[in-house]
Amino acid sequence: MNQVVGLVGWRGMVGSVLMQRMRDENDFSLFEPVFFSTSNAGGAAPAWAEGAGPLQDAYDIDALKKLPIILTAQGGDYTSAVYPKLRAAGWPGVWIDAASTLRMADDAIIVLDPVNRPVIDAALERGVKNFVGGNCTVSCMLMGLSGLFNNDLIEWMSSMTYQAASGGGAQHMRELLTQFGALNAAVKLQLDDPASAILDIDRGVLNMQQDPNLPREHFGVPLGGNLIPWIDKDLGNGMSREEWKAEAETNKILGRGAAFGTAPTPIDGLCVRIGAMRCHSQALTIKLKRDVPLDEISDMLREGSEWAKVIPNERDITMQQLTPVAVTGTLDIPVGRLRKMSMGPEYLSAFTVGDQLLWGAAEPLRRMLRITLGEL
Ligand SMILES: NC(=O)C1=CN([C@@H]2O[C@H](COP(=O)(O)OP(=O)(O)OC[C@H]3O[C@@H](n4cnc5c(N)ncnc54)[C@H](OP(=O)(O)O)[C@@H]3O)[C@@H](O)[C@H]2O)C=CC1
Ligand SMILES: N[C@@H](CC(=O)OP(=O)(O)O)C(=O)O
Repeated sequence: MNQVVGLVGWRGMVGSVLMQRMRDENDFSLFEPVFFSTSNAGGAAPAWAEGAGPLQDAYDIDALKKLPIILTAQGGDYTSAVYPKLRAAGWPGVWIDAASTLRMADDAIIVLDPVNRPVIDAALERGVKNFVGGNCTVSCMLMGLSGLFNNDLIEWMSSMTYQAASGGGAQHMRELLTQFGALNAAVKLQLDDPASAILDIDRGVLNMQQDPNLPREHFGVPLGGNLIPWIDKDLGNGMSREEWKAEAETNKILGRGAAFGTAPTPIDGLCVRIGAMRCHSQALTIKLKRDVPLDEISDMLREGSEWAKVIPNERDITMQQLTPVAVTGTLDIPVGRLRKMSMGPEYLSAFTVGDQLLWGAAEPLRRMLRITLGEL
């Protein structure tokens, strides 16, 4: 008989992408789902989930306690509210989570199995029960660059990110599009008139961006035609929390750093929100431990994971294939703009793009569920 798995957060943005991937991969044939809700207990399970009972209350510890595996994409507040109570009630099950709340806990593993399957397997062997998806930017970067990490080639790395609106959630994506629409409407007449002056159009756009009535409730400032060089909390030391995750999570995923008795790989940079929809991009400056020819670097990247795609460092193919528009909805992680920098042959530049709702959120959880079920 199939195991029973509790699903929480299945109708949110990350949850919806996860459900679609699980359906595409026929994962529901492997377990009996029980769907939970924080807002609609007793309501109907999703129409596509044939035979599933009514929605259970996601705050009902007794109901959750009956399940051997719970997978949640509900968010950090939910994890903080429910997880400690569940463990305090003696629940011995496996907790698979998209939220960052438990990521750095000693008894949690950050999961990205194409990159850290040995870390996951060793944890399962030790009886670890908490498996958490990594930060989207970190996971997408590692899926592209794992070949270089596997070959222990990276001395340090600086990552400058270009992060999509979806990282903030569905409402942020809607707000970005509303802003684009308002900006277009503000100058539509001039745009339609080929004789109009571009500086008038530019001024019209700026006036709308600076108009306090432009919707900005979610981002706090306009993102349409703008960028925001700060993501997540202010740590008070000049660093944003998103920037802090790069080194902390990468090293934990790879099983490196003080907790593992080894030196961490230094990774630092700036995280910037841009007006893309759901792909995060990153420009990387990598200090290699030794001078390795570019063709060998390309081979290592290709061998690193079946999803890493090396894009030749040429204009046309870069414009076609190394963009959020090209990557959205796919599991591909293209890595391009590979060249040695003027600082010396050990300095490598790279640019990578990943769908932050797939490898950045849903896919590592889906695969961890399969691993837990003994099916991957
Ligand atoms: N957004 C991202 O890029 C990433 C997010 N994460 C993590 O995943 C968590 C969930 O993120 P995300 O999916 O963006 O959050 P959403 O806001 O899209 O969904 C979260 C929950 O909101 C409830 N909800 C209320 N109204 C609606 C509605 N109209 N449509 C759908 N759901 C609704 C649902 O709970 P219910 O059914 O119980 O009412 C849903 O599960 C985040 O908090 C974060 O911890 C991790 C990596 C990346
Ligand atoms: N902070 C990410 C999205 C996210 O949810 O990250 P995390 O899972 O690390 O909180 C972004 O805004 O793009």
